[in-house]
Amino acid sequence: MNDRGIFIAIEGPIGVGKTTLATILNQHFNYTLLREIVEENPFLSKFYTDIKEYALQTEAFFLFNRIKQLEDIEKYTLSKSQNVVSDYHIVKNLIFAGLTLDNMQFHRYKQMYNTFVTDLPQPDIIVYLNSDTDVLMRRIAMRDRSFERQMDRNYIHELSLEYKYYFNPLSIKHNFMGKEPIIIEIDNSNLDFLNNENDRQFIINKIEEAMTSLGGQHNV
Ligand SMILES: Nc1ncnc2c1ncn2[C@@H]1O[C@H](COP(=O)(O)OP(=O)(O)OP(=O)(O)O)[C@@H](O)[C@H]1O
Ligand SMILES: Nc1nc(=O)c2ncn([C@H]3C[C@H](O)[C@@H](CO)O3)c2[nH]1
Repeated sequence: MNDRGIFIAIEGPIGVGKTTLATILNQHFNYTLLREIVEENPFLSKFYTDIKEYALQTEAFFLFNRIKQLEDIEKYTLSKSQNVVSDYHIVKNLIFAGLTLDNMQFHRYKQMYNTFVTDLPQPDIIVYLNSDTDVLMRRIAMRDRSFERQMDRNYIHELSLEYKYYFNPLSIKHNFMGKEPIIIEIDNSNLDFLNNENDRQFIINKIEEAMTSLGGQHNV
């Protein structure tokens, strides 16, 4: 038996529904909700006007904020047997940085990532959401964050492909620090777990099945 809390992370490209699903799961399971910082990143709106120019600052800011958040969640929540659902996994730093940094910057960034990330808590379950690029573009437009108004379709498409690569079964061992979480992959293009009770229940059932298989390790 393991007295640590269960850690569930939601991942997938921009606008796929991570925060929406994490909030629903938080309400359903009554877990602690860990949300990524967005508006607080002082480089993000500049980043979207000139990706190459602002990539390094943007990626570094996201990385160090997430490290701090995950250190805190370990110290104050998981180690105290409280369960957590988060709307990100730290591997997203590598996924974005691989797209936005040049080769030399990415090489150095990865060394830094590997140094810091080994000691951070890893989720037991990752829900990997994906959707067609056109659906992602529609949802990003509908949400209407000011700095995402000129979102480049090609950037979203490339990002989706990078996510597919990172969540490919062959890459998983490599990218999740030797600890292989249970990965639940869901194509969210035609689901509406916000408004449709059946769609919501479909995802909750999948997560409950995964939790049952963790049962021996956790106090579930
Ligand atoms: N399954 C769904 N069906 C319809 N609309 C959805 C669905 N999931 C999310 N949305 C809507 O799409 C928009 C983006 O969702 P959300 O903010 O949860 O995405 P996200 O993955 O957290 O994005 P980001 O990566 O930018 O943080 C929101 O307006 C949300 O209401
Ligand atoms: N460049 C870059 N690196 C990241 O690690 C990262 N994480 C999130 N984001 C962007 C996507 C959404 O616009 C918004 C909310 O997810 O922030 C990122 N952008």
